[in-house]
Amino acid sequence: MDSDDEIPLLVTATTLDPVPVTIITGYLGCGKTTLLNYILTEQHSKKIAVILNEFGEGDTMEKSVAIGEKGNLCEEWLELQNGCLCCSVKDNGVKAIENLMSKRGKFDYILLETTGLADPGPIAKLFWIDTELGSDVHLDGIVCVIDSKNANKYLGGTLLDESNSDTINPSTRQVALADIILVNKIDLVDRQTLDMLKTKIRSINGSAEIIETTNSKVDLNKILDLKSYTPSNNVRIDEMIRNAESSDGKSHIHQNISTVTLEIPDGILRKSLDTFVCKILWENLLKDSKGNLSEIVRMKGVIRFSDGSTAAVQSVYDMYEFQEITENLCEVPPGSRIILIGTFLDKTELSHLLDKCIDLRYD
Ligand SMILES: Nc1nc2c(ncn2[C@@H]2O[C@H](COP(=O)(O)OP(=O)(O)OP(=O)(O)O)[C@@H](O)[C@H]2O)c(=O)[nH]1
Repeated sequence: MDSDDEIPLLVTATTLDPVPVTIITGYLGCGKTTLLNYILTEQHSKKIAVILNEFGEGDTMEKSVAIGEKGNLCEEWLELQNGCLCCSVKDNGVKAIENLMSKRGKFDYILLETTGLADPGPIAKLFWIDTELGSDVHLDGIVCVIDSKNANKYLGGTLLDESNSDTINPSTRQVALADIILVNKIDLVDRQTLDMLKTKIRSINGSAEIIETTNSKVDLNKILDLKSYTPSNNVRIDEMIRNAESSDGKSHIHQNISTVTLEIPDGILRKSLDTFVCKILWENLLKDSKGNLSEIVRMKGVIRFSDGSTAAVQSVYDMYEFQEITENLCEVPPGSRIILIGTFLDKTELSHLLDKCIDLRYD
């Protein structure tokens, strides 16, 4: 049957605003599918398309599901020729979305569930800024689900990568990149275990909001329409800064992945900050005091520049962006700061580098 015939009820006029994409990530068996099902069942005002990234026997399929306001569920399969979304993200990811976009008007929100071992970073970059996709879609946020019964075994540990202790394992990357973290399966652990796990999570990602769940049940307003990559979302900026301040520099796990907040002098020149950001993201020169090479996984911040403008700065790995903040400026917390999540972050070294860039000792 023609897939267009399958979902006629969903063909209603929708805005051509960019479609938000929420990435749902988390280690194997943590409750991602449970969360998807919960969203699709509980949420009735949006028409949601779902992309599942599933490993099969030698091939991978992207499954797109559209759901209507009245709970009419229809499915279609978008077959991909080779590889999984995270491995050949550019070709397959773009193709999956282009396929979806040809059906625009039938959905107004996209949920993308990654496999348990996927690094959500490349996928996030694809959705965040992609010229081929134009303004059709925009990244709304990354939600990471954690299995509170088992997470301590792999989170921050080397279980998955014994050969290279400097590499962050996939589950830790997923936590580091998340905007919201659902600590799921709390029915299976006691309060002490839960609190220890939350401390560990907070030490990796100081800025994300952490929410405890059972069967991935969560207030959907907490995970959809986050606008995490939109500078005008000042409430989230405020929350993010407060969370980060409470966990600054605390890292309890051996890879030394942590969150560091750097205060930036108000009125910094754009050029100075740009130089600093390029140095830490692109030049691979940043080290901690013991000589370990730092890796910045995620950066977020608000900067007040010398010309009186204010901008939100964000990065996912090496991709970064400054976005002017023009609205509700009074709600943006005073001062300028950036929050860095990564490995071997040394606040003193970072401050020295920033000072050099401010003194224009670097061009
Ligand atoms: N006890 C308990 N079980 C849960 C909870 N959430 C999910 N489960 C169960 O955990 C199992 C795995 O859940 P899924 O939602 O399939 O997990 P997933 O992350 O999609 O798994 P993969 O696709 O294998 O990575 C299922 O049997 C769920 O019913 C919870 O909060 N408590």
